[in-house]
Amino acid sequence: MKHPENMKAVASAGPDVMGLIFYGKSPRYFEGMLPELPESLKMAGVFVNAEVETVLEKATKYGLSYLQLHGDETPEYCTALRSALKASGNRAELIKVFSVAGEDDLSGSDKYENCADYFLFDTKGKNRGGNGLQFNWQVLQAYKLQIPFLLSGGIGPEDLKALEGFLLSPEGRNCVGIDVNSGFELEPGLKDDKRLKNFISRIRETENIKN
Ligand SMILES: O=C(O)c1ccccc1NCC(=O)[C@H](O)[C@H](O)COP(=O)(O)O
Repeated sequence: MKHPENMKAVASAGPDVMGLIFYGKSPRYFEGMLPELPESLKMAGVFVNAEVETVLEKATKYGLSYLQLHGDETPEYCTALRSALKASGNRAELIKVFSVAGEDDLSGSDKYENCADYFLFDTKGKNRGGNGLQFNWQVLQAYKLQIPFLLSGGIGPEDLKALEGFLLSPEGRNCVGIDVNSGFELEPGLKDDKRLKNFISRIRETENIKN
């Protein structure tokens, strides 16, 4: 999210988490002030190979609950970030992203088991994120770890039925969130709140069946 008025409109659509991108090369790069948002709404910050100090500074400034690491951050980096967060009394959780084209791209995830709270599986593409492309979700049959994950990459309103199937399938067992982006945009950084509202309520129905 980028524009304060759009953030307020999207907040009314009822997402659990809203994302801010702190990567200078993204057309969705966020800087400035947040508008007043519901207290229940959590904020995620998206970073690409940022310095630990930068991540800490943004986490504090924007009250981030989740730090989404969308670059080549190593397990050592994640451990160092966690230590720095702990030392400063910050309870933000880490989401480590994996760019997926095939099964092989999941193979390094076990190295992050002790230093990430969640994984996010996005589609490998020419940009770090926001490529608007889907990977074959069946690949996640090969994911055997216990770390809960978010599904991402080119998800749009037309994917509801496929998502319902995925969430109820064995490979969707550990999926705790759907991350959407360009599939719901009118332009980069400007989301269509009406489409999001319908999407979110349908996904919540599936979640109720699942639980
Ligand atoms: O969206 C961006 O511009 C972006 C740039 C660099 C790193 C991450 C970025 N987005 C983070 C996300 O979590 C997106 O939601 C994810 O990549 C999926 O995007 P899309 O394929 O457009 O649905």
